[in-house]
Amino acid sequence: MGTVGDAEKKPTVVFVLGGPGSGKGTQCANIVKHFGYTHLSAGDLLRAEMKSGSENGDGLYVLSCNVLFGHVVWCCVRFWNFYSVCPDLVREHLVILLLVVYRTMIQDMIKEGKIVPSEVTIKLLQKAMQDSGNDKFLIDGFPRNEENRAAFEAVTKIEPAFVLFFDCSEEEMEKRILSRNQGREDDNIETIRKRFKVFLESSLPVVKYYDSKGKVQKVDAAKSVDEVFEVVKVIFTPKDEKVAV
Ligand SMILES: Nc1ncnc2c1ncn2[C@@H]1O[C@H](COP(=O)(O)OP(=O)(O)O)[C@@H](O)[C@H]1O
Ligand SMILES: Nc1ccn([C@@H]2O[C@H](COP(=O)(O)OP(=O)(O)O)[C@@H](O)[C@H]2O)c(=O)n1
Ligand SMILES: [Mg+2]
Repeated sequence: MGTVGDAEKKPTVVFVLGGPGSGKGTQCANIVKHFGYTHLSAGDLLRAEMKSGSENGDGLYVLSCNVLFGHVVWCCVRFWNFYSVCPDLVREHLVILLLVVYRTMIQDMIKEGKIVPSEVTIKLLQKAMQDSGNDKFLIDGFPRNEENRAAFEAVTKIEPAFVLFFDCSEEEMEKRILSRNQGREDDNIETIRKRFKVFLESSLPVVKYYDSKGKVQKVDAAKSVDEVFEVVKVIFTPKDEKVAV
């Protein structure tokens, strides 16, 4: 594939949206098996980043534009006195401190059901797209707000082919999340309520935006996994391969 954000050959991107627990990840796994897409879950990428930290330190610059900046400056000033004595040690400690702060920021935001700044998520998505070697992507759980949407478009210049939207009641989503059993820190009733609120207030407007452009494929996600996939399959099957009924 061309470099992400390249003008030459744009990859095919399908945004997979829906409330927490609507079945995005489950259906993406099925789509991958049948249609050769690479599945990129924004939430999974953030959780991996939170656990491992940034290998190349790319995420560090993000700190300068968020509320943690003050904390970093404070730490720099404290270290300054030692710098003249032992500059390498101080520099190493600062890098470790910044990585810890960066990881903690992601962890705290996920625990609170908040949306992580776009710079972080988009960098992770771009890297995963480049590393995949594929040119067809299911981007699951992104964009989750207007900031995500506008920043992705501005940075990558990629417009989604369409948006797959899983429509499901809160009651059903809550039931599913509470029995998901993946040990996620945000799968508890308190955070679930916050995530539902964020979904209604910030994510649904993104779905509406794409709907106004005629790009949304809405699926009733309250049915069984197999029934939902039957509908999804039709959406992904190229028009010329669909059998006329
Ligand atoms: N159609 C469905 N009916 C019942 N349970 C489902 C269905 N789709 C997914 N699940 C289950 O619900 C939970 C949430 O699904 P998941 O794919 O992780 O949703 P999301 O990624 O949208 O949060 C998982 O435990 C999954 O096995
Ligand atoms: N675009 C995104 C996607 C997820 N996230 C964070 O990651 C959390 C989990 O996202 P997820 O997509 O794995 O959750 P589900 O909808 O799959 O349950 C969200 O509640 C946000 O805190 C984010 O900040 N920005
Ligand atoms: Mg998911």
